[in-house]
This record gives sequence, C-alpha cells and structure tokens, in this order.
Amino acid sequence: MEGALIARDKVGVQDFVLLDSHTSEAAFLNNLRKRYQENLIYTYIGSLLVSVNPYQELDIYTVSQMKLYRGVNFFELPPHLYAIADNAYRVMCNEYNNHFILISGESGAGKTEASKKILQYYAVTCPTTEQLQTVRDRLLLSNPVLEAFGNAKTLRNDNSSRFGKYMDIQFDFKGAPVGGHILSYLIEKSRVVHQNHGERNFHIFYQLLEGGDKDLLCWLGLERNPQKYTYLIQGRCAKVFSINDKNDWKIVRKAFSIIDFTEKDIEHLFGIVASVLHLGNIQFEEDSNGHAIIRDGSQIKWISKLLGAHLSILQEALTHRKIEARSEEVLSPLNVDLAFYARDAVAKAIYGRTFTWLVNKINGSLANKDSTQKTVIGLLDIYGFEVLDTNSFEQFCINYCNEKLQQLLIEMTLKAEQEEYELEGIEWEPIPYFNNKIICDLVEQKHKGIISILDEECLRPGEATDLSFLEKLEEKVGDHAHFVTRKLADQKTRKSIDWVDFRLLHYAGEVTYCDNFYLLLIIRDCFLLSELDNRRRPETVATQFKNSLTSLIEILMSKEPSYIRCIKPNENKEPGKFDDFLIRHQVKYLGLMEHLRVRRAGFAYRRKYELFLQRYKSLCPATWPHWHGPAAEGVERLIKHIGYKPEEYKLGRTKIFIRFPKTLFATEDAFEYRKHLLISRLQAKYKGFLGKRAYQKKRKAAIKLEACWRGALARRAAKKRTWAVQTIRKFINGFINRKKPLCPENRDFVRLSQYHYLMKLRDHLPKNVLDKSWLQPPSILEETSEMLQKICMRNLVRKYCRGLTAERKVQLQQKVVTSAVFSGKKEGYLESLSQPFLETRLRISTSNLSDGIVVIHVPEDNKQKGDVILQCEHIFETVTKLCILANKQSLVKVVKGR
Ligand SMILES: Nc1ncnc2c1ncn2[C@@H]1O[C@H](COP(=O)(O)OP(=O)(O)OP(=O)(O)O)[C@@H](O)[C@H]1O
Repeated sequence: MEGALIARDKVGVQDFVLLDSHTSEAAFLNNLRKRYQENLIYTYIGSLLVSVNPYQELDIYTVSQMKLYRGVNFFELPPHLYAIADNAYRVMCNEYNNHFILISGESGAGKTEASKKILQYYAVTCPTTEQLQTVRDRLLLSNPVLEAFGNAKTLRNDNSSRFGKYMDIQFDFKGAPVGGHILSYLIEKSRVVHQNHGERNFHIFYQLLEGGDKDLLCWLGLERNPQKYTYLIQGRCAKVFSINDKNDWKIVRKAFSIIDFTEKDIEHLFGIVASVLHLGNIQFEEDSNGHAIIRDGSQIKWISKLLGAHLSILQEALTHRKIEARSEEVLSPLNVDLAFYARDAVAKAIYGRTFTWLVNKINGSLANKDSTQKTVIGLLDIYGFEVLDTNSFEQFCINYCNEKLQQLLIEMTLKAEQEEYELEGIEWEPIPYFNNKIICDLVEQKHKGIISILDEECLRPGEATDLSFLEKLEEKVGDHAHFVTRKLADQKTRKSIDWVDFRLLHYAGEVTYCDNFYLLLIIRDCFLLSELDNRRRPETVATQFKNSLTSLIEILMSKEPSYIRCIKPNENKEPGKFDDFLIRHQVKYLGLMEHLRVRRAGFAYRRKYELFLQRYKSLCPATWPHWHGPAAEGVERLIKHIGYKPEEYKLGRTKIFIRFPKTLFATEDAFEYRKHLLISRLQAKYKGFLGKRAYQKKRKAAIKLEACWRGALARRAAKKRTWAVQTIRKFINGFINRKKPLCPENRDFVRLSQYHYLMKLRDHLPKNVLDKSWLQPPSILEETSEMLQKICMRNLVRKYCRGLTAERKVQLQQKVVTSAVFSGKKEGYLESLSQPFLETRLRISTSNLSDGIVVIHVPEDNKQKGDVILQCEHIFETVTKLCILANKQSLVKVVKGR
C-alpha cells in the first residue's frame, strides 16, 4: 500500500482516508476518476472497499492473483476484492469468529459479480479434500440456479438479481468450506406478471422454452415460441443478444443434478413454472350478471394437471373471493378486472413460494450434517438505495433495508474505531455524524412506525384505500422531521408531491413514494393450507420484510463486518466511461462521504510500530540500518528526528496514529528522497559485492583447476615411473634369462635385442661381394644371422653378376679356366690375378699361301716380342681347333704374302 503512495499524483490515493480534503466530494470523485481511468477499479476507505464496475474483463481475477493475495497483510497489496475476502478469512481462522461481507450498490454496479468472485476465491484458495469437492461444487453451482429463477434482464442490467441474497459459507476448524446456507429477500414477484418495456421476465421461463427438449415441453403443454405467452412478452424483448438461454439451460440442468435435485423435484418445479405461463394466458369474460368467467378452459386444464389441483377449485379461486363473515365463509364472485388481478396475484404468489422452496432445497443440499462447530463468512448481496421516477412499495422496502444497513455500518465503524482507540489507550474524541436511527424508527417503530400503520390499515375491517392509509400516516407521523406529504409540505415543495404520495427524507436523500401501496398488501402469502387454517391475523408483506430484516441485522451484528460498495460508472454499460453526475449520486446514496468523514474524524493513518519503523527507519541515523530496542521507542526517536509536531500524531500501545495525510505524505516524500541515496549506495555496494563474488568464484575455480591439473600430472608421472620400473625390471629379468628359450621372462628383452640387432644390421650390411664383415649377432639370433648373411651375400653376388659386362664376363670365365689350370700349381699365379686378360694380347696369323706356318702373336706392353711361329702339317685343323678353343674366329688373321 505505502509503495503506491509514490504514484499518487498519477493514479490517486489507494485509500480515501489519505485524501487531504476528505470532506470535498469533488476531491473524492477526482480520485475515483483518476484511478478508474487507469483501470484501477478498487479503492479503500479504511477497510471498506469501493468498487467501480469496469464493464470489461480485467486481468485481475486470475488464479495467480488469488495466490498473490492469499495470506498477505491487507495493506501490503493494491486494493482488491481478494484482499477483503482474504482478510475476513484469515481473521476468522485466527480468532475463530464469524464474519460477513456486505456488498451493496445500485442495479448493475457489480454486486453479484463481486460475490461470485469472492466465492471463487474461497473455492480456489481454501484447503479442501476430495470429500469436500462436492460442497465446493454445490456452493458454486447454487448460483446459476438462483440466477435462473431470481435474475432477469432489466434496462439497467441484463442479468439483474431481483432478490436480495445472504449466503453463509461455513468453514471447519481447518478453514475448509464444509457447507452453506442461503437467505433470500424480497424476490420481485411483480415481474412474473408485468415487465417494463425492454425488460424480461425471470430467465428460467425463456431458458425452459429455448432449451427444454420436445418431450418435456409437450408434457408441460408448452410451445417453444415465447411470443405465445402473455407473461413473457410485455417488455417486447423475449430474445436478447447478450443472453444465451439455451446454454444457460444446460448449465442449470447440470447444476440441478450436482445440488441433489431428484428427477421428481425437477419435474414438479417445471410443472409449476409451466403452470405460471398457462395462468398468464387465461382470459376472462363477463357473464350475464357481470361476473367474470374463464373464456377458454384449456389453460386451466393444464394448470390443474401440472399442479395436481382440482379443476373446479382452481376455477373458483380465480373468479371468486372468499369473505369471512363472523364464523361463516361466503364466496363472492369477482368482476373481470378483479379476476385478472386475482390471476396475477396467484401467479406471483406461486412463483414466490416456488422461489422460497428452491432456496430451501438448495439449503438442504448445502447443509453440513456433522455437529462440530463451524465458523462462517456471510456474503450479503443486496440492492442499494433506489430512487426511481415512480417509487412503489418495493423501493420503500429496499430503501428501508439500506437505511438499516447504513445504521449498521456507521455503528460498527464507530464501534470499531472506538474499540481500537480504547485498545491502544488513546483518548476517544467524539465524532459528529448523522445517526439515521430516527429514520429507521419512523419506518419500523411498533405501533408508531409506517409499517405498523400499514398493517393496521390493511387488516382492519372495512374499506381501506391508499388515501385512508395516507391520512393515518399524517395523523400518526405527520410531525416527524423526515416525513412529508403534500398537505404537510411547505409552499415550495408542495407541488412536487401528489395527493396520495408521501416523501421520506432518507439519509441518502429524499424519496417520494407513490402508487398503490394498499393493493400491494393484499398480496399476502396465504397459500399454505396451514396458514389458511390459522385464524391469527396474517402478516403483511411489509411486516414479513421488517421481521426478516431485523433477523438479518441480528445475524450481521453478531459477526465481524467487511464492506464492499459497488458503483455503476455509466448507464450504457460502457467501459472507461466515468459519468460524474451518476457517480456523484451513488457516492451520496452509498453514504461514502459520511463513512469517510467518520473514518477520518480521528486519524487518517495508523500502523503497527514494527511496520512503520521498518518502512521509515532509514530517515533517522539512530534507527538505520537496525534498531535494536522496542519498536515503539524506535518510532518515537524516528518521529522526533523527522520533526513531527505533537498535534500531528499520537502513540498508542502498538500503533502510531497520524492525524493528517499531509504528515504522512511529507514522510513518504522524505523517504523517497532518502531511498534514491540509499539505492545508489546500495547499487555501488551491490556491484562491488557482485564483482567480489565473481572474483571469488573464479579464484575458487582456478584453485580447483590447478589442484586437478597437478593431481593429473602427478598421477601421470607416477604412472610413468611405475611403468619405467616395471620395464627396467622386466629387461633385467630378460637379460638374466636371455639365454633361455623364449619364455615370458625374456620375451620382451629378446624381442627388443632382436629388433635392435636387426636395426643395427640394416645400417651395417656388407657393401660388396668382397666385404666379408658381418655384425656379431646375439646368441639367440645366430642361426637367423647366418641365414641373413647368406641371403645378403647371395643378393650381393646376384647384383654383382647383373652388373658385369659381356666382355668382363668373358674375362672372368677365362680367369676361372686359368684358376683351374694354374691355381696352386704355378708360381706367379696369384700376381696374375689382378692383371686383366687383354683381347688384343693373343692373335693368330697365317699367310694365304700354301705353307704350313702359323704365327701366334702375344704382344707385351706394346712391344712386338715373343711371337710364336709354328709349322705344322695340319694347319687348317690346328688353327680351327684353336679358334674353337678360344671361341673366337676373329682371332685368326690371314695375311697376304709371306
Ligand atoms: N468486476 C467486474 N469485471 C468485469 N465486469 C463486471 C464486473 N462487475 C460487473 N461487471 C459487469 O457488469 C454487469 C452487472 O454486474 P452485476 O450483475 O454484478 O450487477 P449487480 O450490482 O449485481 O446488479 P443487480 O443489482 O441488478 O443484480 C455484469 O454482468 C458484468 O458484465
């Protein structure tokens, strides 16, 4: 709540007691308007809630909103219905006492919606069990049934409740809703037979015709078309765009089954509803004696069938009047006008009775049978003060009811204020206010009040008329300051009052009552046989109403009150439109200014020391940031520091009381300024704190990482060491056992030595066939080494051989032969090895002559010496064989001549 004080310039104050000029109606309206234009439809006057109908769906009734308000201190959140509902509920649970929430306002102001929303709030937020779900459903579903039978479209509201409703919700000791009870007040029976232009009869008639199935309508003798029924078409708007009768019918039918109506009950109920429609279609005509007779017997037959009444009795009841003369009863025939009147009276009474029966039936289904003690929260949804162009008996009752409720409100508010002052040890300062008891007395006082006079007039023998009644009033209450008739009025006001009217000066304004008051009194509830047999003077409607109101007030007086005042913002059901004139009227009729005056007469604001100190402690160095002593002393220090003047406040036992809103606002402004300073300081601190926290976090993370990394490294080194030790050990073992055949102990070592040997061998292979070097193998590889050596040598030889030229090959072959011939046999052989055999060294020549001479040339170092000359007989054979031996024909040269 205090939080919103900041926004007061834009959206006004959330509590009217904080208005500086609390007596100014203009300031009141201004605040209401500001808030309404921001869609803030709720405002407090202390703990009373003022609600302005938004005529649009606002997003403030969600389940999360309900949860938000659950269990929260009343002033901590913006004003709301839920805050009122929750406050009543919490106090009930804590103190185990009973409560009521009075919702009032004029037609269309939003009373029924408010009471439904409160019921939903309890249904959602109260603890419940599966067993109690049925109770919850019944509590919720009693609404559509009551609305079907008790609501109607009027010019002011398409779903106007035409009765007053008080509903008790019973809670067990755990705070779970376990039952309920409904009281209804003054159902508008006249609507059954007459509706103004643009209005309808009760919804149920249209729902039945629109939604009821064919068989049902056939059984009831009804046609679907509402135009066929006189009672349904007087307002000329049987069909309404905003109402879905078919759908509503389904809801009502479903509700019936949940709230425990048997099929028989439902059958009877609709039998009665249908018979009212048939009754309305009955027409009368005059017989030869001028007496009324029924024109067409078909409707009365249907009524007789549906109500189970004898046809002749019904006919008689509609066309005759019973007159009691001493101990005898005489039947007197009615004329046509009176017969119509009697017909309508019967229809109204039947409907009224049925409504009462319905409420009782619902009560039966809501009743909680276990006898443990319950606490209750009552919801009273009742018509507000009404001033119409023509005000009849109904307005009289409604306004009387409002007078009583206003008295209750003022008394209880004053009482609550007084009690609080007393509790807090603050001296009570009498508050001047208008006590409307004087008007209540005017209406209800025994023998002297208007209702008593009405009763007397109605029940006395002889002819009574409106005029005779008025004369009686003038005689008995003519000198009352709040009663005026044309005769009693001064010159100026006389003209505005008719001869048969009277005017009452209500707390909310003047209302002139007219119309046939007396005729209304004939409509006594006298249909029960028991009542007919009862010879006591029957009660008039007015007395019945007075009595029921008295018991209602008694019920309310025994409970803790909460109030919701509903305001209708415009006549067109338009969202956002704030009609100043209309609202000013309602503010007056609802007694809001008076209530505000009473509430503000003492102190505008009061708060527990703890809460006050908690909010404003930053304004005083002694209390900031912490005050360690008692809160009351802290507040005292605080206000001394701020500089409150003695007349501005009082200190109670647990609360501080501030007299003027301006004192509070100045404190609030100082707090606002201080808050800015604190916020920047806090921001800096907070930023520092965030930085530090981030640094700490990073540091911690780094330390952790480091530790992890070090651990990982150490583990890795240890692993490596272990591995090294194992490897070394393995190789020592291997070395020791290297001579053994391959076994697990030496396998790795041997493999490694083999590997190393082979690798080394690769780099030290013999380079040519003459290179006989060979790497010494380990013993285990000796065999392999030998094989490898051979392979290697073979490869070298092969390579060498492949590299030889043909010439060299021949030479070598020759050397091989030389070796075979001379090796080891002749000296100088070895020296000859390195000297290559030359092609040119050995030649044979012979002449072309026929001689037997052959010369073998063996040149040496280019010196022609050493030729061998041979002479033989077989020169051809010898030379040929030499050629073959040398495998060389070119060896022989045949020279010419010698
Ligand atoms: N809180 C709300 N939010 C939205 N619409 C609302 C609210 N309250 C009332 N209305 C609208 O106003 C219409 C009239 O409200 P409601 O029937 O509660 O008035 P009432 O005061 O009970 O009138 P009556 O005395 O004729 O029964 C509702 O049908 C609904 O359209």
